[in-house]
Amino acid sequence: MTFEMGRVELHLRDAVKKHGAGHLTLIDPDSQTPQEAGRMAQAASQGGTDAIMVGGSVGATGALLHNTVAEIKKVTDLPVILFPASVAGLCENADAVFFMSLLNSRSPNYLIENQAMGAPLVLRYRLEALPMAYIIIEPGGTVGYVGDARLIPRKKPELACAYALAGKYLGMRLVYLEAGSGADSPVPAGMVALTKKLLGDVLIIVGGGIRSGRAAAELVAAGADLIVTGTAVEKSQDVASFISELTSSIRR
Ligand SMILES: CC(C)=CCC/C(C)=C/CC/C(C)=C/CC/C(C)=C/COP(=O)(O)OP(=O)(O)O
Ligand SMILES: O=P(O)(O)OC[C@@H](O)CO
Ligand SMILES: [Mg+2]
Repeated sequence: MTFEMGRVELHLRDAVKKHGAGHLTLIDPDSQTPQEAGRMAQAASQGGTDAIMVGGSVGATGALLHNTVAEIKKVTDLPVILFPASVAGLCENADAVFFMSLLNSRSPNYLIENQAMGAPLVLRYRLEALPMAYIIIEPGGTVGYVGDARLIPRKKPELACAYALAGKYLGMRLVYLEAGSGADSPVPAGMVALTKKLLGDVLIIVGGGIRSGRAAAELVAAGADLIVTGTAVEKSQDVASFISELTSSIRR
């Protein structure tokens, strides 16, 4: 029996197949009003982003989450993928969810408990579940702290690979290497390269501290399939041009 890929996962795979890599824009509902989030998503879509992720480590729940997704859905047909910090990060008006386990967490809450409490809601809300291994690398930021992660040292790519390979053998079709939102520097390119080499057709997502087309292109050259940017988009004065710089640097 296979757990089949849905529309959103296929959309991401198509983007990678067509252009060599894809881009995801992360919107944290806690950082702006739902209307502002809608404007950001519209600009990101003009800049050529491939999907919108919605989530945040703290406070991305309830009406704020729901209204943020609703405003984004009004202005773009791009898939909206939830990036939940817990079961409270699920809502019924999104398209899909990164159904992730934080493989290097010390806490059963982030390994399996939120997933167990969330699974019946994913079914009821008819969200597409994307099975993903979430791995946090130094410095890890807020998400490393909140997720009680035993951070992977930047100089130990083989440890990141061991967790990523474990995720693949558990059936996860996506691996997210995370340096933490606003990290001083992104996940090391060598770590991405070794992970991609070992994992083959698993989609490798890389995020945290990516602020320029050049940084994104270096990670894609190393083997990243999808690049996530959040903070740099929030800070940008011209979201459409900034995303366009990113997407044009990573596509072939
Ligand atoms: C699948 C379900 C229902 C839950 C998964 C629960 C897990 C494994 C969570 C992992 C740990 C965690 C706290 C993740 C948060 C991920 C996230 C939304 C990070 C991005 O947040 P940003 O807004 O960029 O960063 P700040 O929070 O620092 O602003
Ligand atoms: O905010 P930035 O640094 O872009 O990080 C995005 C994402 O990887 C955080 O979960
Ligand atoms: Mg945030």
